[in-house]
Amino acid sequence: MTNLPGIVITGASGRMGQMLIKTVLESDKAKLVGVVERAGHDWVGRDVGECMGGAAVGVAVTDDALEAFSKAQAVIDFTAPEATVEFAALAAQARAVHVIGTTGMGEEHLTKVNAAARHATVIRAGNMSLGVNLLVQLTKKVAAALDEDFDIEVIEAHHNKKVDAPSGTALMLGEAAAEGRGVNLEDVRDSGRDGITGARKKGDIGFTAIRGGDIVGEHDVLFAAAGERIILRHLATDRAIFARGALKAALWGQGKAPGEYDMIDVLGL
Ligand SMILES: NC(=O)C1=CN([C@@H]2O[C@H](COP(=O)(O)OP(=O)(O)OC[C@H]3O[C@@H](n4cnc5c(N)ncnc54)[C@H](OP(=O)(O)O)[C@@H]3O)[C@@H](O)[C@H]2O)C=CC1
Ligand SMILES: O=C(O)C1=N[C@H](C(=O)O)C[C@H](O)C1
Repeated sequence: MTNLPGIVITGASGRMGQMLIKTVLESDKAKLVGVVERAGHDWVGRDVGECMGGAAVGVAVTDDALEAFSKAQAVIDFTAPEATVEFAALAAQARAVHVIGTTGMGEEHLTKVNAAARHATVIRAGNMSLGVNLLVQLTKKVAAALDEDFDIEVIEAHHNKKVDAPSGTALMLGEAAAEGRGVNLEDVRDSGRDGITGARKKGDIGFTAIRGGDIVGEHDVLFAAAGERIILRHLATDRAIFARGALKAALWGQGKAPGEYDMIDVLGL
């Protein structure tokens, strides 16, 4: 039991934070050695099991990330971009594998994560589920097989608390479609149409984001041509799929050379 890799979860009180804590506590392949919340949060100093409404699990919530990371083999981090860049530096300092699920990262954040990955093993993906990563590969294949007579649109739907759009998954799918087609996504990306937009530009990859209720995460990649349509779809109905993928990544990362990896590497797809 004591030789199992120790895991720290950041953003403990969040939707994913709580799902990750539950997943690690239930696992027989890893043990929970720390949970982090930001300073001033009312969970800090309390047992995380009790904070989540259950029995005590013997792990107190801390706001000292570096101290927690230094006792761990991996940090699983689904928080926000500003927090993730700080955690990336601290995880590298503590020599812990950093699994990043946070989305909405801009160039300024990615540069800092890349810097941390020069000294540490970082595994980052906008979606940690097996199904979506398979869909990424299928999207690349379908896009490579079709020409620009097929318009590509990525349509995503999420709960009404989500703060970033398009979703990290939609961007992964858009990148895959662009790669399959042999173009750069930023040259053909068309997000957030509104008003007199003019006709659709041939070769563009469009993005539409729906927000409502408690939708966990739904993604369609539409290939639409005259007379026919192909739709590749993934529906997430339980956040446990992301947590299981993240834990798999944390275990896979043990002993890997420093660098930045993704779930395609972890799953061998
Ligand atoms: N890659 C994947 O498979 C998936 C990725 N995600 C992504 O994970 C992230 C979290 O999602 P979700 O759990 O729904 O979000 P929540 O808002 O429920 O949780 C976010 C957590 O991060 C903490 N946090 C936010 N900002 C900071 C900060 N600056 N410093 C310290 N802690 C901070 C929050 O603390 P506080 O409450 O105090 O603000 C909270 O505990 C999002 O980016 C989402 O897109 C989600 C699902 C799957
Ligand atoms: O914020 C979420 O909830 C989710 N975020 C990820 C994304 O941005 O794609 C993954 C999943 O769809 C849920």
